[in-house]
Amino acid sequence: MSGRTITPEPRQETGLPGLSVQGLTYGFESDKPLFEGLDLEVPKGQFVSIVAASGMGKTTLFRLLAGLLQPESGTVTVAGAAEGPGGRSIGYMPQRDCLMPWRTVQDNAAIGLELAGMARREARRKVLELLPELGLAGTASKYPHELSGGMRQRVSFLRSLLAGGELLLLDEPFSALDAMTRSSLQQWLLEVWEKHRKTILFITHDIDEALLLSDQVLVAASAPIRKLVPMMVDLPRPRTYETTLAENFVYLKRRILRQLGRIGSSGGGGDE
Ligand SMILES: Nc1ncnc2c1ncn2[C@@H]1O[C@H](COP(=O)(O)OP(=O)(O)OP(=O)(O)O)[C@@H](O)[C@H]1O
Repeated sequence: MSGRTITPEPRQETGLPGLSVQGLTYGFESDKPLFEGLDLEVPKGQFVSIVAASGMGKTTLFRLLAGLLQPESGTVTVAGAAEGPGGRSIGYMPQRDCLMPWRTVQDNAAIGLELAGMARREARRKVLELLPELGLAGTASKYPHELSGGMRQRVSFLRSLLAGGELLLLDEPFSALDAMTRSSLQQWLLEVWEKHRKTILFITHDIDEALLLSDQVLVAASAPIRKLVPMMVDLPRPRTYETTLAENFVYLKRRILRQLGRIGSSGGGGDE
């Protein structure tokens, strides 16, 4: 944890959706849908998390949003994302960093830009400019095996950030990291997001993580997913680890635990 705080710039929310999903239905087997008539809206510039149990279909959802899978029915609209043969140009950060071991940090981070058609030299220059801001100063010519797990995830995030589009899909990016690294990367992500203000859809099993980071948490309470129960996280920003000890934080956590059926309705602090 850095303990450092930054003053957020005024929000530039437009009220426009960054992502809009209407009536999404999909399953690998027709009699076992993962999603049935699902609606989902993420306002532009917001940080929204989905809390879902393992196996409910979060990776599949991201593949549908990225245009890598076609829904059985329903529509997905991503603001500012160009359609291409491999899907939509949006930033996607997977659970594991998936860096290419034979490429340096600079070349790994530049891939998205190169694929989008930018000249290699220009893409590398852009990466070099951003490395210090992402806590990666001095790593440009290192290879992935020379980095810690946390640093590899930062490179992976930078690659997603540069991949284009206004929407970033983050698929449990910190789940493989130890608790200390995870906590410092959560803080780091908040700082980077405050600066770049992309629309972020973040999937996690970890309720504390979702609440600490998000403007809104969407809870997938039962399978197949027909709706996501929204929970507005009206905790002040900038947020730090201290935020997780606040009364309001604990109150919201209880509500989510109840939605997920992990505690009973007599769990205290109730409004339901
Ligand atoms: N290509 C595929 N063909 C058939 N079934 C699949 C395929 N990919 C995933 N599934 C099934 O769909 C369901 C959802 O998978 P998915 O990977 O989206 O879940 P998840 O919520 O991301 O899981 P986890 O949290 O464990 O990563 C699982 O039951 C999985 O076995």
